[in-house]
Amino acid sequence: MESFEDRRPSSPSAERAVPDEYHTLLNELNRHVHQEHPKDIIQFCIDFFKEKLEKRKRGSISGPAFDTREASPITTTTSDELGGGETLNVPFSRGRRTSVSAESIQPSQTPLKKIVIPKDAEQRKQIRAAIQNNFLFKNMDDDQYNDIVNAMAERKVDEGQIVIKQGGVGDYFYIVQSGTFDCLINDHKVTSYGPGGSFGELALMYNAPRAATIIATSDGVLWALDRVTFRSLVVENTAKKRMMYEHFLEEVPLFKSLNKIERHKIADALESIQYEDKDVVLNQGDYGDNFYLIEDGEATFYKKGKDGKERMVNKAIKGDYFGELALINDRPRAATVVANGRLRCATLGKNAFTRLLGPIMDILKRNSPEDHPEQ
Ligand SMILES: Nc1ncnc2c1ncn2[C@@H]1O[C@@H]2COP(=O)(O)O[C@H]2[C@H]1O
Repeated sequence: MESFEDRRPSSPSAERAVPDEYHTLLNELNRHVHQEHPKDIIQFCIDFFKEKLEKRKRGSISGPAFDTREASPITTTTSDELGGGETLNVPFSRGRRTSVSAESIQPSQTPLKKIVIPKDAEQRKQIRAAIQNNFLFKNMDDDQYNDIVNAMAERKVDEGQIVIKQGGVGDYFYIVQSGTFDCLINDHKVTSYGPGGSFGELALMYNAPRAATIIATSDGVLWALDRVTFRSLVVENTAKKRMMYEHFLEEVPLFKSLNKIERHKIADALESIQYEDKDVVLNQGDYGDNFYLIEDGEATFYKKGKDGKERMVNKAIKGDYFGELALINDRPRAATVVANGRLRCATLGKNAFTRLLGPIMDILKRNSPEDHPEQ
């Protein structure tokens, strides 16, 4: 079935001469060069392409990327994607991707051509409420929030309609206003969304093909944010976090097997929480939604014995993690975790946890539940 993202007229054949994968790779490389400022640029480029090649050999990326474009040609304008006839002033045009820089220049160096789609006060309030709870938009200032609210375009969807097709090209990030949506990977449902939920960020953030299919399971309304606005604001926001967490994540033993890009993805999704001495981070018996990494400080673990008394069973320090086993096994927290002095943790919610930590799930599972303070 056709998805929103397929609804574009054919691109001129001349534009197909160079595989899209070429532009995508250069975009990604350019972004990393800007972010990481490598000293030896040639070595950096070699490493980048080597890693791509290895990943392809291991089968973790398909090649060439964006094959589905052949089946779903791209237009010189993305406005069709939004249906409903909105004339969007979207400066990004995938079909005319003649310039690598169009998408990959650091947001702060490229003045954002602002998109303003009129909305009433109620609609603005609803969008704001939805994005405020989303980790991608955390810590933005008011102007940035306004830019996002202004640029959101309303999309009405019918039950059964495919919003995003796995493997396809992504031009929009979506927030659910109303209705329900299923998320499928290789035809298996992995999660679902209702009002306030959001999806479609991965392809935009990492210049990757759509990682999953999203299908409407009822009639509904979505808010769609175009790629350029998303990247200008969200990518700039997350770049700060990457810098903040980059060094720390390199030192965390659990993440040693991940490459830089995978660590970036984790950094993007982390949120810092500060606890004061004796604050309870999580309680034995609770059903938890978060995984925790200690950024600074110390945590103490207590378990209730048969006599009902709590006993200290372990301690954790900077670089240690906890809270993962309850997420893997869907079991209640098996210990209470308390801050021992001031404690700062970086947390990852359940969805991000399974989506991003898939590659190291085995390592997590291997770590014995018996020995682990939380189980
Ligand atoms: N387990 C998952 N793996 C990949 N994508 C997921 C998963 N769960 C939810 N999604 C969402 O599905 C979206 C499909 O489009 P994107 O890849 O742009 O972004 C993806 C995520 O927002």
